[in-house]
Amino acid sequence: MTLLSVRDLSVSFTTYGRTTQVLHDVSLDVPACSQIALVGESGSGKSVTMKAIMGLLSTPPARINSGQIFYDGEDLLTMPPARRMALRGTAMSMVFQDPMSSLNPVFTIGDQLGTILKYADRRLGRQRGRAGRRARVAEVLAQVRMREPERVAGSYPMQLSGGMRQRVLIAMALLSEPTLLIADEPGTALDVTTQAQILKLLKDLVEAKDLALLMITHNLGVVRETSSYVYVMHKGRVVEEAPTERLFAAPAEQYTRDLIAAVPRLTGPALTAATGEAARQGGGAP
Ligand SMILES: Nc1ncnc2c1ncn2[C@@H]1O[C@H](COP(=O)(O)OP(=O)(O)OP(=O)(O)O)[C@@H](O)[C@H]1O
Repeated sequence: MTLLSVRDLSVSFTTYGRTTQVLHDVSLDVPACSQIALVGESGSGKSVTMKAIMGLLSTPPARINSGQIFYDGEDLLTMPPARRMALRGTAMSMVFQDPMSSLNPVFTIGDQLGTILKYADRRLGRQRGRAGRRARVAEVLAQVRMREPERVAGSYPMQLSGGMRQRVLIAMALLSEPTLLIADEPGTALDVTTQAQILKLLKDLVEAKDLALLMITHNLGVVRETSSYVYVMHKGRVVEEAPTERLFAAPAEQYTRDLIAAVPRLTGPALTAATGEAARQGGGAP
């Protein structure tokens, strides 16, 4: 079953009277319980696609010119706004990449997660008291492998390491028991070892909970670690799509070959193997 289906999505931006089309007939499918990646260099249109899916595009300056975005068979673009609001942050949830701009420095982690849970419960028409929320917050913090969930809940963001803050953002996305997670380059701000741990945690959680994952990244190394099927974006279009193994083994497009050659060789044995051929041909990173 296809959980999320983007069909022929076209988006333009109008600024200072000039209109630029930034998405051209983008289509992609995320089946239930699948791990899908959307990869492309900066400016290729990944964030605009993600924002369109999540209903976070400011219109204006953006305009969705055509297309549909089906979630569980319902078009998000034409459903009543209240219904769409109810899905966002509940059934469809985002893992953000930048903990410092997603967490408020003056509230504890427990307060912030508790408040998010309260609103998610309200949107879902679910009753849960303060003690129930506390227990659920501790439960998700334990799920993201925090050793002392109660202590973490009582901490302020600045008291946690970068890796722990990123795990808090994963916990935040899991609070409302979503079926689809959209992850925007999680761990990009971290060192490679910590980022690898975060990606492993995310993959383990997605598999254990049978969630669907749409991973948005510029890094094909991340794609290889997290996804079984990949869409490659370039200049606002999907230029290639394939199962991940096949994409690495036989990329059809020159743009994809360039992306593979650009994967940093220092990020692990799997990646070294993936880029070995490119490196031998002089295309690897120095
Ligand atoms: N608010 C905006 N106003 C005008 N143009 C925009 C706006 N947001 C994005 N764009 C344009 O849309 C195109 C796609 O941008 P987008 O942010 O989706 O790229 P991206 O692949 O996500 O890149 P990055 O990895 O850097 O976030 C770019 O050409 C960008 O300049």
